Amino acid sequence: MTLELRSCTYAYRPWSPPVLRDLDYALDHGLTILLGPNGAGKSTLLRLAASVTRPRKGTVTLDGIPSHQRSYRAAVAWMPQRITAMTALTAREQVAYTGWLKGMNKRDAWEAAARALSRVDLTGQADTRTKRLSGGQLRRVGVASALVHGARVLLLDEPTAGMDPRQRRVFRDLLAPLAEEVRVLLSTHDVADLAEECDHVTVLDEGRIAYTGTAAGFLAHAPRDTAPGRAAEAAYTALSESGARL
Ligand SMILES: Nc1ncnc2c1ncn2[C@@H]1O[C@H](COP(=O)(O)OP(=O)(O)OP(=O)(O)O)[C@@H](O)[C@H]1O
Repeated sequence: MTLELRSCTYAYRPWSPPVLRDLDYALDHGLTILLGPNGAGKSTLLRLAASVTRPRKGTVTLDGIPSHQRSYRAAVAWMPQRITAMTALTAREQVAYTGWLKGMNKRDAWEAAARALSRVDLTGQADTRTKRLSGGQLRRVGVASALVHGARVLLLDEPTAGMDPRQRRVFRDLLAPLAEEVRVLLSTHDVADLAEECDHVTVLDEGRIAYTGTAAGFLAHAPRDTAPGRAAEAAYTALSESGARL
């Protein structure tokens, strides 16, 4: 399976400079983390891959299927930065409702919601109203909603932002088994948290790819004298400072 952006250029306004320029990108298997400074274009790349918006130039495809087609949208799930708790709905109802909106019948959506909540370790909160969940639990409801209709690619926009270290740990522990089943592309500023646990790393800088490859290849950019446990941050800093381009 290949999710690919080819020669993609995107600007928010016809007259404004492009946020992404001539971007070529293919999402690898497993868990890929997407790094880059504020404004680098991470959310924009995810929105193009999620088919929330379309490139001004270039193409976005999954196994050759263009991103505007229904079968593309069915296979690719996106979780935006903000998840809204639907007032009065329980976690299972909120996830099932998303499945229903995506075209499932009510009974299938209800069953799929239970499975999706179990994948994010929220079975115990299935009957809790989402407005009563913690921020971290609500993000997991967001992931369950993204997965409820059987997507093969999961795009997560800063899912760990604002979580405390314990919640981030819980969230990270969910990702490895998920990434064995679906391809996951996750944007984050928590470089140290994830870079040593993911399969691949992509670094965006001013709308261009500064690095994309294995996590080991990324960590190799850290200077030799880097203290243990600091390799990810050091590699990121080294790449940012050198302005390295592939
Ligand atoms: N809706 C919008 N209208 C106009 N410009 C936008 C819009 N959304 C983003 N931008 C601009 O596009 C550029 C890239 O933004 P984007 O949100 O993709 O970056 P990012 O890497 O996700 O940043 P952050 O880490 O801060 O979330 C920024 O200069 C931003 O100001």
